[in-house]
Amino acid sequence: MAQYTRVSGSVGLITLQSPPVNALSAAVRQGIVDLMQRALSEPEVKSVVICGQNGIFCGGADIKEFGGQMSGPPLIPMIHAIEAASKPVVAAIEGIALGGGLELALGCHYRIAHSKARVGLPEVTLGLLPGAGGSQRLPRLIGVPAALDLITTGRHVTAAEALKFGLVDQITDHNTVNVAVKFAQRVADQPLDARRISTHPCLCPSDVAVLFEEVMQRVRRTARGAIAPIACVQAVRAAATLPYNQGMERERELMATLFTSGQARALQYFFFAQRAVGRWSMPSGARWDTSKPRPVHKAAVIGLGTMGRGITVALAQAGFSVVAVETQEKQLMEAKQAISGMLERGAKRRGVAPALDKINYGRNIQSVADVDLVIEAVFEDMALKKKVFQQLSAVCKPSTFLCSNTSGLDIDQLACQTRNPELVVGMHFFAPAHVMKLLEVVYGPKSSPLAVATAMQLGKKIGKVSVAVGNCRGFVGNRMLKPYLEQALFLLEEGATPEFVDQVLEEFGFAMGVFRMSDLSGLDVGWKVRLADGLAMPDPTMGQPTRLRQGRRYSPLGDLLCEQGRFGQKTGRGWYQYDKPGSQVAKPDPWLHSFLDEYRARHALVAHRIDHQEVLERCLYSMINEGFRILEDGIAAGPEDIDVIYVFGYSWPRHRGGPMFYAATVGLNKVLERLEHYYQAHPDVPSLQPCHLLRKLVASGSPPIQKWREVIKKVRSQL
Ligand SMILES: CCCCCCCCCCCCC[C@H](O)CC(=O)SCCNC(=O)CCNC(=O)[C@H](O)C(C)(C)COP(=O)(O)OP(=O)(O)OC[C@H]1O[C@@H](n2cnc3c(N)ncnc32)[C@H](O)[C@@H]1OP(=O)(O)O
Repeated sequence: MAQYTRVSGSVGLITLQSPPVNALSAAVRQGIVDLMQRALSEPEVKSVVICGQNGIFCGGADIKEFGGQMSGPPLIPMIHAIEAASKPVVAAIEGIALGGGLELALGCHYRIAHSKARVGLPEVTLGLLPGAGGSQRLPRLIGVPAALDLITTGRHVTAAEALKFGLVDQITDHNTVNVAVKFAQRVADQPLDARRISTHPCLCPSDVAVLFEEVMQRVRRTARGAIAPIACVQAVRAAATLPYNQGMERERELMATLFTSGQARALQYFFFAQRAVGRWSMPSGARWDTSKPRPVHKAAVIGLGTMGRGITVALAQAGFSVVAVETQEKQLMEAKQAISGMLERGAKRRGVAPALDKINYGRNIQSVADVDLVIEAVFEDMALKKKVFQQLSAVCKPSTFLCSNTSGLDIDQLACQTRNPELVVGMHFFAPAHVMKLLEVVYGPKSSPLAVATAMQLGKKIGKVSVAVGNCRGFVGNRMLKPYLEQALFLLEEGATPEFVDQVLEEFGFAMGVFRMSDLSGLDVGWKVRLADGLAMPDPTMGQPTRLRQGRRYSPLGDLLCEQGRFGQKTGRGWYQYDKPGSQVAKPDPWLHSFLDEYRARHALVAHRIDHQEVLERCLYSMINEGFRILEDGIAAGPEDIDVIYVFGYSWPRHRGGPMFYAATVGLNKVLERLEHYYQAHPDVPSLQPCHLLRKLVASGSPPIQKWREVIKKVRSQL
């Protein structure tokens, strides 16, 4: 909806009214069309101002409408009508003007922005392009290079940057609507021809063809299979090379392809999934809207290895006072230097002062006595962690939240070491912790809603996407990774190479295939866990059959590599070879290929031809199957939680929506049928056995992903 008021006698003020972000729903578009007609027909009105209510100009097209039948006046003719108006129209931009919101403003003759406003064309992040003339008007207004940057990245720019680009005409620190009204009065009699951006020529640098080629290459390299960034470049190229009307036609064609694509559906699902994870719930019934967090002013980090350092930086950068504790003198010195470096580099990038003074370093755990929340980040060893929790419980205020950065150990066992187990939760960061967006907040059976709410809020304050998950081995992310890694090893045993498996996964859209990723993270990390679990055998003569553990198929390939000191990038050898330890350029390793041949011969394994489909199906469907088990067990509240964890923590390609959304896209019956097929072929691999929830969903007619929670509820109530 939109409201009309006449101000200062001669200005028609149109206010968009559609909380929370004044998105351009059918009703809002109808309001704008009607009220523009009214303003143009009233003889007393000499100029028009368009603004949004509650200090927000407009968040763009209403994304919720994209899934259904579109009704109401279309956006493009509406914006053309504004541009063609005989009276000056001024956009008063407060808060945000994004996507269709900015396109609306570009149809206006003038743009006045508040100094705190942000503008941008983020359509590419939704699998679209600026399809209401934005791809044609923006390059005409600010030039091809700047427009390409904004449209292909979707980044938001500040009002100051927008002014520099010439994207807005004026910025103000005062009431933007008042300033715009005065401005509108001043320009009431000015000629409008030169203000209609669609009539401007698109000024191109002399080497524009080279620029397009370079940008297209960069976009193809980084898009990981996403089609929208490529279409965005094509649309801007149309602006640069075609007259406006033909450019608009090209924009429409490209938009039609994107609009109906699976990628746009996936990215729009993911947009809402990111927001849905904030509305967390626990099986006890505790929820985000009924659980109040407690403010945290001062936090502590225990253990300043790689993870502890990143967590300290994340907290300090967000303005928290941090006590950073490391008991080893040498480690502490190295950590201080590394943390200061990270803070300085981050501050330089963001143009702010480094938050060095936010951190107090210490070697003694006593120094955390007065903090509100502690994050333990010591080595991944249960005995060590238990000891730290006992100490913390003795030293800290009784109200202090005690959190562990464990990546998969039992939170409950840690809680049991403390006086107040209800204040214990997991805060599982991902490396590098000051960069990666994901935080798994893990509640154990004793964790209180207060502790979960506080950890979730802290995560938000330090810029993380936080997902609340239940306590089990590996939580959500690492639990699902296990069958994925396992299948990758089995594929090697059966004839594949690391290069082939990685190539298939990277073509699917992962930033890195499973073997390159293992080399990067270090093969020794998982090996130590397997040794502790009694799975990896330090001595092969100890009685267990090499390829079987507890009646299940087991691949010792990773253990064998570790026994040879091949830990990945850090040792210069792993699944690949590297020029030197620490190098990141993975090269196929003939030694590894011979090693695999010998291994197969030793175990009488006959290599067979493994194709693209088998790699994808076995790696991904076994992981997805575990995702369904996680939902069935109540470890994740819904598929969105899993998808957000996988996109932000495990580089799952966002344009495929996440593993659970991908399963829905493939078709649950197909996933089920293929799992049954592979389980029949490998009955000693339980992770391939389709789980109950998957069967139930298929039996319920494979409902859309938004309806899965209803089936999950039923399945859980029957357990
Ligand atoms: C047959 C083939 C035909 C093909 C031709 C079809 C042609 C169709 C013509 C279409 C023309 C296209 C026009 C245009 O180019 C397309 C667009 O404009 S796409 C939208 C672009 N805008 C965005 O991407 C902005 C998205 N929003 C945000 O980034 C953020 O929400 C924000 C605005 C920066 C605010 O952030 P926060 O303050 O943190 O708040 P939240 O993010 O939590 O949001 C609050 C609440 O609002 C909901 N919401 C936000 N934006 C939109 C939106 N644009 N539409 C609908 N809803 C929106 C958000 O979901 C939150 O609600 P909740 O999910 O929590 O209930």
